[in-house]
Amino acid sequence: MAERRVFTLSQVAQHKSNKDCWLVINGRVLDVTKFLEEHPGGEEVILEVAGKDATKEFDVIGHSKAAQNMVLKYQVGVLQGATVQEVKDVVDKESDTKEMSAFVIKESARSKSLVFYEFFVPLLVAALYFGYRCLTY
Ligand code: HEM
Repeated sequence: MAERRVFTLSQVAQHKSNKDCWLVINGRVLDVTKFLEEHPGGEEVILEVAGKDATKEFDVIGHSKAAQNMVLKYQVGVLQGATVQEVKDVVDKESDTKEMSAFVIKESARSKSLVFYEFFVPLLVAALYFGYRCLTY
């Protein structure tokens, strides 16, 4: 369930080191301390906006849908003064587990269709070829 604790920007600003790093994205307050080392874009870029509202920086990069869903995993609350729409959006979101499992299901559906094309289609072509050879000799 999404966190509903409300923080001010000055409270967020107290967490700006690599040992304790918070930031705000779209009205969501995130504790990304554990994510710093894992961030594909490197920890430096995140530390530059640590303790601040990083919505613009996050959007400018054009982060993928997967990255946008990942944001929910690090949410510890919402920013005071975030618009009702933003807060509602946070509360209405399904849990991260559901978001992540939906992603995994999508991935596995994609790989099943890949197995079909990569394995069964060549098999079918080979079978047709041998059938043709058997009939013509
Ligand atoms: C919790 C917050 C964040 C998450 C979960 C996150 C996640 C990711 C992910 C998954 C990628 C790989 C590419 C993609 O899937 O889009 C990525 C790349 C990147 N991110 Fe983030 N990111 C976060 C915050 C930020 C912030 C605040 C900045 C900038 C200040 C930033 C800058 C970048 C950059 C520069 C890249 C590399 C893009 C590239 O190589 O083309 N990220 N991030």
